[in-house]
Amino acid sequence: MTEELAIDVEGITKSFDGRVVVDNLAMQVRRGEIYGFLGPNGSGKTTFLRMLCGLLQPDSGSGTCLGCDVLTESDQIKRRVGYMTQRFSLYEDLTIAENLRFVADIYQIKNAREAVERTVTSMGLEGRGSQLAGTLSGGWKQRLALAACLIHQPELLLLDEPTAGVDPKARRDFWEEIHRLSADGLTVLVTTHYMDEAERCHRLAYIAYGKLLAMGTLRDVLASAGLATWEVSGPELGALSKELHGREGVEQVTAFGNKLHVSGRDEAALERGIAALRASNRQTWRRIEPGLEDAFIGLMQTSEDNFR
Ligand SMILES: Nc1ncnc2c1ncn2[C@@H]1O[C@H](COP(=O)(O)OP(=O)(O)OP(=O)(O)O)[C@@H](O)[C@H]1O
Repeated sequence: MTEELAIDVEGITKSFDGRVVVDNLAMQVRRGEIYGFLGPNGSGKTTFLRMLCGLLQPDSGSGTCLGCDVLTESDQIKRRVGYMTQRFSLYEDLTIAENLRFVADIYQIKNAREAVERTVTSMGLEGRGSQLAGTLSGGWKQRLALAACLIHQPELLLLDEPTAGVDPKARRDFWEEIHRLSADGLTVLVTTHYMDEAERCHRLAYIAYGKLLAMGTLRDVLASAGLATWEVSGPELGALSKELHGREGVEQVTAFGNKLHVSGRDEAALERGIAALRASNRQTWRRIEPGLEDAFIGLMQTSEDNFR
């Protein structure tokens, strides 16, 4: 069974300066899977990734990454994992080929020159190997960073917000590439704040304050938020939004284009809270399935209640 799991850890805990940042986290990621790791800023995602790939030692917990012990076999793990950090970590004043060669040499890749040429070609950058990395657009920088992570042919990719600040077309291309790699058997654990990217993952985990709040398929995560959601369309939505705040059962009021989403965890209380407004017939109200963003905000509110 463990054979099929690229990541299998439990009880992973880390504190900085007496503050728990990752709290008793368990995660199982199957080989070949694209696993989305979500949570608000500062919730502990990067810290967790760094512990998985052996850059940081957990205070407690146990488990394996690619079958190697996360506490004692970090050197082996590092060789078999590609880690793309949040910030562009290549040298802007080196060329594309020089950057790749540098990474290839760090991993002591045999036939480094060939590996660099193969990578440049696979990125669709033939003939541009001598271009300075600093002159690439944001999207191309991301692709180069990804290519550098892949040069030693890792079995697991850890991607930390790989598409932050990248335009929609480049994001889409990037995700197509991730899916191609996963289809070839690579396992991918990726953090993101983009809901459309979360929806492209096979499974998801959502954390806040270092604690796991939900995990599973998109459907599982939506269900675990336990939200009832209404969509409202029509005139005067701004005024309606103000009226809704503070009403019984109303926990979220969010504008989506020219519609409002009104959500709460207590379905009956929510219905009581909105009854008079619905009866006024000023707008059209429709019960809908909550979206992932509704669900995450709901989960976040639950955790705020619990941690307050
Ligand atoms: N080396 C460190 N020393 C002290 N505190 C740290 C250290 N690394 C991270 N932290 C703190 O741990 C908390 C979790 O940070 P982390 O970067 O893991 O969160 P994150 O979920 O990746 O956030 P983001 O989505 O903003 O990238 C933050 O409060 C951060 O300031």
